[in-house]
Amino acid sequence: MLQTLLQSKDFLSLTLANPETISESFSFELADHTDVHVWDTGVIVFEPKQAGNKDIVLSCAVHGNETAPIEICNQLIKELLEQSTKVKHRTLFLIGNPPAIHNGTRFVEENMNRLFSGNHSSGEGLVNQERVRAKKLEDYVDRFYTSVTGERHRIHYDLHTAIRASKHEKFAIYPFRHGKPHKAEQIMFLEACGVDTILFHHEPTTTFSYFSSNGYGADAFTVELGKVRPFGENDMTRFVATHTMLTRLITGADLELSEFDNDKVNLYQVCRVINKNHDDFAFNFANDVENFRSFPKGYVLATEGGEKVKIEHEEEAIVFPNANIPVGQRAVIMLLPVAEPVLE
Ligand SMILES: O=C(O)CCC(=O)N[C@@H](CCC(=O)O)C(=O)O
Ligand SMILES: [Zn+2]
Repeated sequence: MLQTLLQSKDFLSLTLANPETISESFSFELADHTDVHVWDTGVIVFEPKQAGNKDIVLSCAVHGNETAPIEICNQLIKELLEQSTKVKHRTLFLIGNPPAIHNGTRFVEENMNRLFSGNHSSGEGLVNQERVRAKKLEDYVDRFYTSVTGERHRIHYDLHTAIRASKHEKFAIYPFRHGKPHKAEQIMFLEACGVDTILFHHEPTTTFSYFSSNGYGADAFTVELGKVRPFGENDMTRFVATHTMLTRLITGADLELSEFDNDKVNLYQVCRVINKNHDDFAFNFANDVENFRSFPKGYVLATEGGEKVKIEHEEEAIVFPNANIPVGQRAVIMLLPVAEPVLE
């Protein structure tokens, strides 16, 4: 029954028709070359019978209103189901938060990207659907990565769009590596996707990409593909390079990557994360200020609890400023440019 819904090759429709879960998982074959498994709502695995060495996770809709990544993933899935493309590498697609997609909101009860690495079960435990789903997504990633043995190259691109416009339209967050080197090849793959700006995180986080990076040694990134827009308002021509490179990746085509070139990318190091500690936290700049705007030393960036939060370095750039969050959560990430990166 569920499988017949996939005859239209529209996995997003199947997912949105069953936002909480599906009655049972199911599997089928694409000709004689690929096994397909639907493990849950929004969870589909393509497994080539002659698989290459990569295990690739592509996730979207960890934030429900970030529609462009959902459209990109659904298109990639459709092309695979129609057999106009064929995976060479095992590939898991995850549509993170279907109820929030229905709602047209970032989340229903709690920001899912603050719940990974077990944070879903901290405090009051699995009390809402985002917590339950975050735990299930962790379990699916674990099952996907650990069900094959041997020398595997694990990859996870968690696709998002940002609330604000950005000086660098497409950028990626490289989760904290605990001293392991950052990889030039990954940066150049992202550059070929049109993602020309990388932020090196300086500490562990509760994001999905950090979960795969830290727990499974995956080359994992949070990838921001532009500004958030509702369905029907995305200019899909802006994602052609991303779609092309992800297709090449999963189908095992030549990636045709250039050598690392510092002039082609903008690299930033996270120097600190400013959390909201009081209800009256307020930024001292307009709502339409873009991500990556920099401010000079001494500038009063924000105020809260009668205190001023000032810029500490000669120049610091901002990303993801958001005062409309619960006390205790991240209000903004502060960045310093990296002139000479140390890469592997
Ligand atoms: O635009 C914003 O303010 C937020 C965009 C967003 O959802 N960003 C991710 C970044 C995750 C990471 O740091 O790897 C998030 O806040 O969850
Ligand atoms: Zn997001």
